[in-house]
Amino acid sequence: MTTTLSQVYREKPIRLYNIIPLDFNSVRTVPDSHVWPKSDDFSSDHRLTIPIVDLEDPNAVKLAGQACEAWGAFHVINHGIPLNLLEEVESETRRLFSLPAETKMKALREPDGATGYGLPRISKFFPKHMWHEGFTIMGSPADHAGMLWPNDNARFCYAMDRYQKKMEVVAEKLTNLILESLGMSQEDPKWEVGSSPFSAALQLNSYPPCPNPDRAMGLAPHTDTSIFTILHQNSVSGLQIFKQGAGWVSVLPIAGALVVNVGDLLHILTNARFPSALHRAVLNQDGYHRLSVAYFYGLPSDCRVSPWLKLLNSVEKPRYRSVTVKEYVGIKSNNFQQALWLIRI
Ligand SMILES: C=C1C[C@]23C[C@H]1CC[C@H]2[C@@]12CCC[C@@](C)(C(=O)O1)[C@H]2[C@@H]3C(=O)O
Ligand SMILES: O=C(O)CCC(=O)C(=O)O
Ligand SMILES: [Fe+2]
Repeated sequence: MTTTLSQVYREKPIRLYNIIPLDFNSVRTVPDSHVWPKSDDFSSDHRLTIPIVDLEDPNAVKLAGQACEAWGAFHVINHGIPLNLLEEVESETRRLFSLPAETKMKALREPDGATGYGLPRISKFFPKHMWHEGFTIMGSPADHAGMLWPNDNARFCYAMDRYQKKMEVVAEKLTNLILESLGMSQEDPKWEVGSSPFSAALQLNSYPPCPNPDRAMGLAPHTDTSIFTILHQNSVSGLQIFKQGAGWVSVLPIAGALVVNVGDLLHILTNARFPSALHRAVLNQDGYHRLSVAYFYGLPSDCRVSPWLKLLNSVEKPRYRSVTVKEYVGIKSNNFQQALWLIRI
């Protein structure tokens, strides 16, 4: 029997305390539970930016490959997602997070659940809470949307469904682009899975205006457990990517563009040629409400990943052992950022 990704996450329960977000509308100061140690690295070097890849540019293959290797991230333009769909998903996301706290609590993620409203899963690894609330969708959002809006969830569900379908198309395009940049063909990866080769999740993120943005954390540094992630951010900045040798670099929103970042699975498959992008979200000084929508493009839980042999030359040895996605998610759920290190050879 095959297990779904949401079942895999279900097997890793989280304590309620690490799921319930603060009622951000009711606070005027940052409570101690949300105060992070003073940090001087919240600012970043503004001369550096991640590359922009235009999918209609004949050079896109080469540029995407270079961006993945140097940054593990890039902006993508001419991706084929209509601007009005991005706007609609953003406004439905805003409508969700604008609901009263007690309504959102009706769709709270179960301690052993993967989907619904709550703090990010990684909260349990940090002593302080993040200035963040999220809503996770795997497949249909209908169950949890029905708890939020018993009579009025069609618009939300329709937007999220349509967005996921369109995102899958972009994700397939990007996969082919990336494979080509590595000198591989679409048939090369042997995913060792049955019917559906990919699996995806959608995460709606909200970073409410913060009274003391220097002492709070939007989303703590992490890498994604995906092949890659495709992110839409509203016009408010906050995303930063860590670049080896340069430090934290802001990824300022470009209207209509999407941000693509390499996740752990592609890092393993490329034998570390592509870095899994370490990223975080910081809070803005201007009292703006930041929203983002992340599409995690991953593999089904029974799928095995190990470095693609075709990429290895005679002297290069695989750096990671073979793991199933299920096994890797388990290791990451217990060990967070040590996970890659724990599967190295
Ligand atoms: C398919 C995914 C990817 C998840 C877990 C599951 C659903 C929610 C995703 C996030 C979203 C917020 C950051 C993150 C780090 C988190 O805590 O939850 C992500 C995590 C991962 O990339 O590992
Ligand atoms: O909000 C952002 O810019 C980042 C979101 C993110 O990293 C995630 O959902 O995994
Ligand atoms: Fe992320």
